[in-house]
Amino acid sequence: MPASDLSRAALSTVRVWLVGGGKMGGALLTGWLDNGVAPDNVTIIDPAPGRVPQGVRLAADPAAPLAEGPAPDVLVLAVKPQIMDDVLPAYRSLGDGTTVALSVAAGRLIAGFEAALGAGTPVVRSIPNTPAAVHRGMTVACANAHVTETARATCDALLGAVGDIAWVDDEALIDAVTAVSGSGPAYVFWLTECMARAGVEAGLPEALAARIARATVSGAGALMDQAEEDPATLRRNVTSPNGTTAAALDELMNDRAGLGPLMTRAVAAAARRSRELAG
Ligand SMILES: NC(=O)C1=CN([C@@H]2O[C@H](COP(=O)(O)OP(=O)(O)OC[C@H]3O[C@@H](n4cnc5c(N)ncnc54)[C@H](OP(=O)(O)O)[C@@H]3O)[C@@H](O)[C@H]2O)C=CC1
Ligand SMILES: O=C(O)[C@@H]1CCC=N1
Repeated sequence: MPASDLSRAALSTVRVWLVGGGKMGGALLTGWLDNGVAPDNVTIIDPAPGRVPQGVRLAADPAAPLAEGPAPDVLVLAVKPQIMDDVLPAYRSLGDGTTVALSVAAGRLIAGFEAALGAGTPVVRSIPNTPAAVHRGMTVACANAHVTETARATCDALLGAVGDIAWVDDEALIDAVTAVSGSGPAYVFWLTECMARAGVEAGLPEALAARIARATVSGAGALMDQAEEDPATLRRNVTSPNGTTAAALDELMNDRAGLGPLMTRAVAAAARRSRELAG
């Protein structure tokens, strides 16, 4: 059976509670439903969620689902890190059992979920990104020792339903992951904005500059996705000796003031903020 069929089979019976149906939770939900999760096996718990797909149960708080049951296989925690400590105690009765707590929150440590839900709770800490909304997400996940192989496969199928997934054993890596792939889409959108603005400064009409910057970034992304060559080779393929690209790259690849050291500082700042959000 192909892996995608395996995932669909695994997902068709899984019961999921999604705590926080905002941008990230909503993107994940769309992917799940597209990949075989049954709407009537999903509960969104959110006082004011985004779109609620047909057939999905909605609750403003956990009281009704906890009273009505059944308990979920996976409790997805997709609220802001800053309110996690206020949100978790309500779910304590799901801890120390078979329900897996699957966090997508930046910064929040596995130990914090264990402290709030119970030391024996299976916990997966993950960081997806918003391209999940178009099934092109990149997620990295880390599991505690209570996550069984079956539970891990279920989480793998859920997170893999919206794109690529990698697992790490060392939770400390998740801060840097957050800084690269979790926040990374914003850097690329800002790059696009900067290219458009630079085009205007070089004399282009605003609409044309915005259009060609956006098409160039998305086209380069698609090429990088489909080509066998690595990014450095793709870059060299654009760069004629002593041509226009080389002139620009002299600025962008400057060891002290180029994009390299700037990106290093940006990623370090994001990783630092992730560690601060641990609470
Ligand atoms: N956005 C991104 O690119 C990424 C986000 N993440 C993580 O995903 C999590 C969610 O982020 P994001 O989706 O961007 O944020 P959003 O604000 O879009 O979503 C959070 C949702 O939770 C709701 N909410 C607030 N309080 C509660 C509560 N007590 N119970 C249930 N739901 C509640 C919010 O409602 P209201 O708006 O009314 O407050 C909102 O709908 C964060 O922890 C973030 O670190 C991880 C990777 C990438
Ligand atoms: O900005 C944030 O904190 C979240 C986590 C990664 C992307 N967005």
